[in-house]
Amino acid sequence: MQSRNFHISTLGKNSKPGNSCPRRLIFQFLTALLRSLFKEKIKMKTIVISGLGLIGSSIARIMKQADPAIEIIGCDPDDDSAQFLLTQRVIDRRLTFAAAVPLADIIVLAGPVSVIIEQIRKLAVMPLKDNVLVTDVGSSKVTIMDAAQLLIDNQIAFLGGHPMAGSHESGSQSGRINLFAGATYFLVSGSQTRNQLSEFQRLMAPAKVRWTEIAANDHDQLVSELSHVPHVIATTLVNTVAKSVKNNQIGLQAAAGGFKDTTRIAASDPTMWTAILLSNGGEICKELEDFKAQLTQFEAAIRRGDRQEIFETLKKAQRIRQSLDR
Ligand SMILES: NC(=O)C1=CN([C@@H]2O[C@H](COP(=O)(O)OP(=O)(O)OC[C@H]3O[C@@H](n4cnc5c(N)ncnc54)[C@H](O)[C@@H]3O)[C@@H](O)[C@H]2O)C=CC1
Ligand SMILES: O=C(O)C(=O)Cc1ccc(O)cc1
Repeated sequence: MQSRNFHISTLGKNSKPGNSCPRRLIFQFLTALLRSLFKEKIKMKTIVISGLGLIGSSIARIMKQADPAIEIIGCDPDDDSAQFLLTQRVIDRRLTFAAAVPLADIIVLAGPVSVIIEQIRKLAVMPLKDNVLVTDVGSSKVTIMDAAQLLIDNQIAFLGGHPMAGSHESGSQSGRINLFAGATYFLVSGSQTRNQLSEFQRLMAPAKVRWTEIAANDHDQLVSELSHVPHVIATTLVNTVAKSVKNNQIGLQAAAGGFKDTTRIAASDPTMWTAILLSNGGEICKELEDFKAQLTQFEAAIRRGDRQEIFETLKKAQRIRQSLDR
């Protein structure tokens, strides 16, 4: 496995290190002055969120808390999800995607990865505000950033995003304001301006995330290891065990916490996960090769009764896993 470097940054285009030189301070002062003079023009007001499930509805809640004056327009083919958020006053209006996006200052694409890609392609040929920022929350980034090149080529600002938190639950009723608290929120730089980025981060401030800049390919390799392969393994474990205990009268119902903890994510939405696995297949299959090799090695140690190797394998994992909770 290769080592990779990640860093936290403000990511704004044209941002340079070193803020202390007098020319820069004068520039910042003039920018602040202009912003306050033309506040009404600069301030972003309408947020369109496409996909009002767990993630989209959490973002709506977060942004409403950050700035109750913004208007949030929600788009989702699912009537129940949208109606619930309207009733709770988390979103102000529900419109179709085509009717909503021309009104937006920020568009958050929060459907399954395949829908995000489809909607990016649509946005490239739709009438949008000049200063609109398009961002997404998809669990893989390379295919999305590739599609977003269409927007960038058409001078539409795009910023890739991925909150590294969530749950096996889905739908707007499961969303919450603290869903991402303390978690990493990956940002993949596209063509966003510094102002667009800071406005997005201002609206996301109540989420209390750790903003982390990353390149799309590094992201997809890392999340294949941390999220996508664990999902494949949890799913396979559930299906394998269910088949093995099929003829046992007590069966799965006897499972203790260990089985449940290891496989919780297998209860996630299959539509969302099909789109994720298809969008990052190359990295996932590479990582699975590695996993299978280690599994075979562990199996061989058990088969030959190699107490030392079994103990060392368990001890190593125990040390690493315990350090995650510290
Ligand atoms: N579930 C999780 O823990 C996390 C998910 N993600 C990503 O966030 C995105 C959304 O996932 P969830 O909110 O968990 O899924 P979800 O299943 O809760 O919500 C997805 C929503 O998208 C809607 N949708 C489907 N087609 C649409 C269309 N054409 N236009 C508008 N909306 C449409 C669905 O009706 C549903 O309400 C996915 O891309 C996923 O990869 C990212 C981080 C964590
Ligand atoms: O349920 C959990 O614990 C998760 O890990 C949820 C999750 C699902 C998809 C992502 O891209 C990120 C996080």
